[in-house]
Amino acid sequence: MTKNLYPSFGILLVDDEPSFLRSLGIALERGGGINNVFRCQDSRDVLGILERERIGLVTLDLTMPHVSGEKLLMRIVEDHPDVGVIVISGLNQVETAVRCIKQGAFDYFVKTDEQDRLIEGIRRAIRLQELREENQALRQRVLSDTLEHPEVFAPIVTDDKGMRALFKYLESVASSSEPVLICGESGTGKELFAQAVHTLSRRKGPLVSVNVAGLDDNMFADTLFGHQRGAFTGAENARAGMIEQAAEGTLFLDEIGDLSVASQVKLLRLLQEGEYYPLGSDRPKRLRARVVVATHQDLAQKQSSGEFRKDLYYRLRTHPVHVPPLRQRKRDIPLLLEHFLEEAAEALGKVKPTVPRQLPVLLSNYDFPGNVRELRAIVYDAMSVHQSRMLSMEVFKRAIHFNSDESATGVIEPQSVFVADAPLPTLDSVADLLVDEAMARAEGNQSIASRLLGISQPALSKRLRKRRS
Ligand SMILES: Nc1ncnc2c1ncn2[C@@H]1O[C@H](COP(=O)(O)OP(=O)(O)OP(=O)(O)O)[C@@H](O)[C@H]1O
Repeated sequence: MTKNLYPSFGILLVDDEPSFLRSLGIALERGGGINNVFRCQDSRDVLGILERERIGLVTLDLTMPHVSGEKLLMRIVEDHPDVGVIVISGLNQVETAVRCIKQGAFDYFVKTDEQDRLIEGIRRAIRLQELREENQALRQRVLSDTLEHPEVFAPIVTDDKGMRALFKYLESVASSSEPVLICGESGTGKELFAQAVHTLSRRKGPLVSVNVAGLDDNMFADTLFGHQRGAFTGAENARAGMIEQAAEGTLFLDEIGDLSVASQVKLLRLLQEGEYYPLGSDRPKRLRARVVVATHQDLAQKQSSGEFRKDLYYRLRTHPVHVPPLRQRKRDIPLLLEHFLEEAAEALGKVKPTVPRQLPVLLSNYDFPGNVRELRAIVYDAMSVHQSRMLSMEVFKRAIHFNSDESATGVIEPQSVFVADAPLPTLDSVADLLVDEAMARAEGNQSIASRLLGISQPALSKRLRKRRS
């Protein structure tokens, strides 16, 4: 089986003592899951390794035969400014430490320091290095304006600039091990984004999805962490949790805004410590999955009102993605309409019908409170009843009418559009303005414009005639 390497770049351990190299390597793997490690005993080989391998971080001994650590530090800082250096020396001298940091070392540890502190320091440096790489990739991508893996986003039909910017952002954070938070109204395609994040990460394990809404705290812990045999009444066999099932892959927690406060604490601990305990067990297991979460709720608002923990919120939103509602990317409506018509025709074994010219206009004037999911459902409904060559507009009109009534979307809250103290316009001039706007939005289609105005088509037609005469 191929080993999943963490972090995505190599860490080069340089020390002339083989026993120290060995024990540090083991401690990094056991204590931090850090296994993308190279070891070097001969200081003369270091620069060559840096040329050949993709190294992101070096731990450097100072007192070594051939080339001293301080000399190497200088060369690395000069020739490989993107590689971080941590000095791990036998010398407990403040002046040396200060000198190394001034020369560009990220941190300085004494070999006698507690191992946990050392590993924590290396973890910190990895995180910083990951952020540095993400920033570079992001900058490059923004400059180039092209996607590296457009095939990953093929299931997300869109022609919207904002959506493409999100794709580019996701490509640049693909190799990060930090969580991704996907927000957006219901039906905007958050699950498709989670799938794309997983595919981009090239992780070998699966994408495991858990809808956490409605899970009480015990269920949450049992679902995620699993349990030992006999952990509670009825636990006749041990069961692996979803975290384990998602090992080397992605754990997708949907509806995270609905997580109970007690479960929020558990999730925070999991993310902070990278470890968890299956119920009934006192042996910790390592989190080996990347965590992606999604919600249709306003998490920022929930954390400021105290319903969602601040610390967890900030931990989760390391890589935030906000998927815009369909009404803010109306250019996608005709594309999605075509896409779902093709999909539905194939699923129902029918021939894809011709679309009436006015249908995209009708749909573009609707708010779609249920977003893409709603459009998909309307298209499938229309295709189920469809018989002739031309698609009928009736199902669409009925659905839009019904949904508008149900959700009251599109009903504008009364608010004043008039300037105080300024003379009021006449009723007729305001009506003319409204009619012009509706006709423009409906691209000249009187049937659609009359729906927008809430009057009958003959009434609109009469008004237009009157104006012309
Ligand atoms: N841009 C898109 N292109 C193609 N299909 C899409 C797109 N966006 C959404 N869909 C489809 O719309 C439906 C709803 O999408 P999805 O389940 O990802 O929404 P969601 O944001 O996760 O919703 P919820 O918050 O309710 O879980 C799915 O069938 C999905 O395949």
